[in-house]
Amino acid sequence: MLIIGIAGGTGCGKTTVVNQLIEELTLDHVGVITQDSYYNDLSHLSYEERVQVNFDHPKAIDFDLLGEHLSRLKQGHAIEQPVYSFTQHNRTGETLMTEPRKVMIVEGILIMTNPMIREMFDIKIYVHADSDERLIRRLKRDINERGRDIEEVLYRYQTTLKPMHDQFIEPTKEYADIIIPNNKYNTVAIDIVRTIINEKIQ
Ligand SMILES: Nc1ncnc2c1ncn2[C@@H]1O[C@H](COP(=O)(O)OP(=O)(O)O)[C@@H](O)[C@H]1O
Ligand SMILES: O=c1ccn([C@@H]2O[C@H](COP(=O)(O)O)[C@@H](O)[C@H]2O)c(=O)[nH]1
Repeated sequence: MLIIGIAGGTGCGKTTVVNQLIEELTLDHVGVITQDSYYNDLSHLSYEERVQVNFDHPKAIDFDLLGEHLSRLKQGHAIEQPVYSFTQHNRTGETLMTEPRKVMIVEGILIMTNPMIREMFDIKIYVHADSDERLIRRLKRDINERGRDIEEVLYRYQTTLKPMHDQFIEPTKEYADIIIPNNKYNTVAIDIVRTIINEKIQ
């Protein structure tokens, strides 16, 4: 099994890159794990308390469960990936059965901050977009898709997103084997990574 980690700041385009990569591939060969599924279970907190959580700090992620799931997939077992709700800021209680594939893609802002998880990646990719571009994309996406308003996004950006990005996420760029510049859609980079994946699954 080839495990590809795709990191980068919020709004850089990780999900979009993953969708572009798998677009022309058979899903029998490629599987996707998203870090969002591994936000800590916050069922013990009220909604008002969950809103206050810093979701951009490595401590927000259940890396033990993510590591256990990746190990099980590597051993050829299926896993139950928790389903996460961004509107509720919590796991939904549902799970998504995820079968092992020849290529597993793991994407998320913080996945390369954890040494144990980082070690499990055969290829590490960092998607880069400038911070103003990421903020604009995040504003549009969170308002349109995640039930937020402009005040919420800007407040979170100033208080947690930017400081956490600078402290934890941007420094993981140094671990990357490949950096994809993504201020604009980058079809050349997508083709290159897809070629690597295709070689593995032939
Ligand atoms: N290269 C790009 N140019 C313009 N918009 C983009 C680009 N990549 C992604 N987007 C848009 O930006 C938003 C955030 O992208 P997404 O893939 O969800 O980022 P991430 O998963 O890194 O947070 C989405 O609305 C997406 O359509
Ligand atoms: O309950 C939550 C959990 C996370 N977030 C924000 O999501 C982004 C990470 O997702 P991307 O798709 O990579 O943007 C992170 O910056 C968290 O702030 C949230 O708003 N609520």
